[in-house]
Amino acid sequence: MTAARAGARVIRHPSGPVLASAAAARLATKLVDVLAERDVAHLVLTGGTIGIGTLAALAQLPAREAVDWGRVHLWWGDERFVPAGDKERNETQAREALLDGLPLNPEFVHVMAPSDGPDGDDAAAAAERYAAELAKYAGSDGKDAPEFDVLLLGMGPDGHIASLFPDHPGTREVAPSVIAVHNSPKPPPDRISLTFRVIQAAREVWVVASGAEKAEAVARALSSADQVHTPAVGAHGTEATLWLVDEAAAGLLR
Ligand SMILES: O=C(O)[C@H](O)[C@@H](O)[C@H](O)[C@H](O)COP(=O)(O)O
Repeated sequence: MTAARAGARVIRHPSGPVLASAAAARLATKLVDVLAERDVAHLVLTGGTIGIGTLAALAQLPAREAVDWGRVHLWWGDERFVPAGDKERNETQAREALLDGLPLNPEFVHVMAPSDGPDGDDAAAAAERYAAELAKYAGSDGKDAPEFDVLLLGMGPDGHIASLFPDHPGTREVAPSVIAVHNSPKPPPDRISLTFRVIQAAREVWVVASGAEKAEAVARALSSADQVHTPAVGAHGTEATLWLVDEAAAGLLR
């Protein structure tokens, strides 16, 4: 059975800084709402300028204190496969932008292994390790990952999301939940990424895109059906799909 696909809602913002601030406020409110209904929330973070910018904006938002962070599981949609603490790691940037200032439960911060971690430089083994971690927190009904409440994604000018790049092998992977990525066109070359199947099983997928250099990919992602050539086509959730963009990134939309 294919997961239902929620139609995309595009929400435009006047600028990148306003987009980051508004996305942060939206995220804080969403987490409060989820935690009012469920024991825990599952949030997937992304790397990238506006993705990290949203976390930095949340760090400045008094409303962040309305979130019971001890009940929030944090995951990553992708990670650069570099040593622990490397400034290139999405985890490092997220910790510096926001996480180190939050009262998180360390056991609920699920990082993708670094290239000097338990699997050494074996990215495939590190991907399998993350797949096992996802499965550990999956619901009952045979799924292999938790039903994420919000899955954040940035998008590259080429239309990539997470570390799923146009026409790359990872865009055709359907069985695994997590894959190793090599020869990434965006440095560094070695990465770990969730696959489309796991991304698309999230309740809500939020794509945040800022800047004129994203306008062509935004327009293509919202009008194409080919997630192999334009991976952002595959950014959709089962209950909601939000495109949170600034006017520059929305420049080619009607
Ligand atoms: O590890 C990464 O690089 C990100 O997860 C990647 O998917 C990023 O979100 C996009 O490339 C957008 O990045 P920018 O916002 O910096 O263009």
